[in-house]
Amino acid sequence: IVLTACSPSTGSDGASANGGDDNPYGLITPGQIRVASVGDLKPYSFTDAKGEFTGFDVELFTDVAERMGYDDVVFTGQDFAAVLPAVANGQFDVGVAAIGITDERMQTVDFSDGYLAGYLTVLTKPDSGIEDATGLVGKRLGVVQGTLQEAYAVKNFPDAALVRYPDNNAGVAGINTGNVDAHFLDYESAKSYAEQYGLEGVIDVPSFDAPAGFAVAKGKDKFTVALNDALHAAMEDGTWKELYQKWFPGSPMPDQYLPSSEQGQDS
Ligand SMILES: NC(=O)CC[C@H](NC[C@@]1(O)OC[C@@H](O)[C@@H](O)[C@@H]1O)C(=O)O
Repeated sequence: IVLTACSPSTGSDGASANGGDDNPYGLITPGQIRVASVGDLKPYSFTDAKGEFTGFDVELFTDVAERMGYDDVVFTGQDFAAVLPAVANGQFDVGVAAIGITDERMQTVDFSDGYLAGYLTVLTKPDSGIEDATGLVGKRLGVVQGTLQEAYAVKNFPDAALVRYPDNNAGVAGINTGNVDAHFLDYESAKSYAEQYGLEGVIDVPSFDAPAGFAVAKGKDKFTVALNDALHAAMEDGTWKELYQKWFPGSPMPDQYLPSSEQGQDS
């Protein structure tokens, strides 16, 4: 289907949304970038008290979009498992939600270059007795459907009873209400929920082989290339570093995303 949108800049004749000159990236609505995200992954991507989307991934993407000439960026929250299908079927132009790049996911969508590499963390109550993988035997472990945590737990925590939740709010509520003994999510979110609810992260699994990337529907190569150019510009001029230090203060900082002049030093 060729979507024909009439955008103000081209008057009534509009332009085909699959790459006409006023819509070079084939956006759903010329001049606007529609982003599929999640609302409960603080501090990567979440809605604040005013219901506005914010966080590291949100501010980095917004900066990247601005560098491409787009300041009309609309974020919509949904369950994580819905993000990649919605991007693949053209409901959104891009997915931004700490989405780890994997070969399996690349069957469904394309990705920008990676922009964040970190850990998956098991969050639990301080007195749960869970200290490592053996502590999960016979325990109920929450995971968000469709995440790397789900895939990792199926493979590596075979003796844990997995409880699949639509989102992290449900998983963390599960710990607090006793429905699960622990919940498995991204490191910085675990830290945020731990502070909020007096919980603690007890197992950190490195996920450096699946850095987060922006997810784009297959075949949108011009868009993906433009995203990468803007992303690398944001890394090279120190914007990435500034946002990392703002949203992940105190966390070890991978150096592959720093300005090239600062690479290779201990950071
Ligand atoms: N929105 C979510 O809940 C994402 C959960 C999970 N994130 C993993 C990840 O992309 O998080 C950011 C970085 O730490 C990456 O190294 C990691 O693979 C995933 O991609 O499945």
